[in-house]
Amino acid sequence: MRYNQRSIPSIDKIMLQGINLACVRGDRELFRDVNFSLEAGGLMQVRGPNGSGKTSLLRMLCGLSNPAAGEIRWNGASIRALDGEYYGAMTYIGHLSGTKDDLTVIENLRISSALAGFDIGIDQAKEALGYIGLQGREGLPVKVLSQGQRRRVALARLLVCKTSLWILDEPLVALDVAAVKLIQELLEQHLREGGMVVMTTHQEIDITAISTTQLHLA
Ligand SMILES: Nc1ncnc2c1ncn2[C@@H]1O[C@H](COP(=O)(O)OP(=O)(O)OP(=O)(O)O)[C@@H](O)[C@H]1O
Repeated sequence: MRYNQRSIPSIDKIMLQGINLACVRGDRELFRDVNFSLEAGGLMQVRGPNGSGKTSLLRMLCGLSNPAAGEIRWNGASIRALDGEYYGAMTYIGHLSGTKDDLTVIENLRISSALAGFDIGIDQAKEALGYIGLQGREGLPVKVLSQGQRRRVALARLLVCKTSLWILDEPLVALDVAAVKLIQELLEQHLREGGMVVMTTHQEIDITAISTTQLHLA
């Protein structure tokens, strides 16, 4: 099944680069000299054991924390210098889904999308929620949903936010087989259209992309 609402901007030349990145947490150096580049249509899977720094790296890529050394560049410029231009092109979904328990499913999607700069109407929100398997649940507070359904609410944002770079921390956790397949198809569609994906996962998943990079943290 193909989702048609989105059309991402032309992003022929966009590239994300990590240059000599290092990460220190507390008194421990988690990694150093991490280098990568990701072009349009590229997928980077960040792998490594628990505690190796995958979430820390993703948070750096989102600008939520600074590398202890090195630089993150978007189209050749430091993300620190770009500010809005970079953040407007990126969607981050952390491993804690970031949903608000007391808000309904549809309120969560509309508010999180609006905060990301994409105002969506009720019909568009309902269509996205239906696509992701939450039809009939739109008016429920998120606190009554199962873990997998909460995850789906967070992931629905990918359907309505027209950004080129998706940064996803364990997007498949708690999802059932059907939902994993749906997300796999969504990621492949995004990559086919020239989008980029950086993701962590402990699960084996085969995603077709123009280029795939495996970044292993020890
Ligand atoms: N603010 C902090 N202060 C001290 N240590 C921290 C801080 N944030 C993270 N850490 C530590 O850094 C290490 C890496 O954490 P991180 O969440 O990046 O790992 P991960 O590879 O994503 O792990 P997992 O596979 O379990 O999700 C962990 O040992 C964690 O406890």
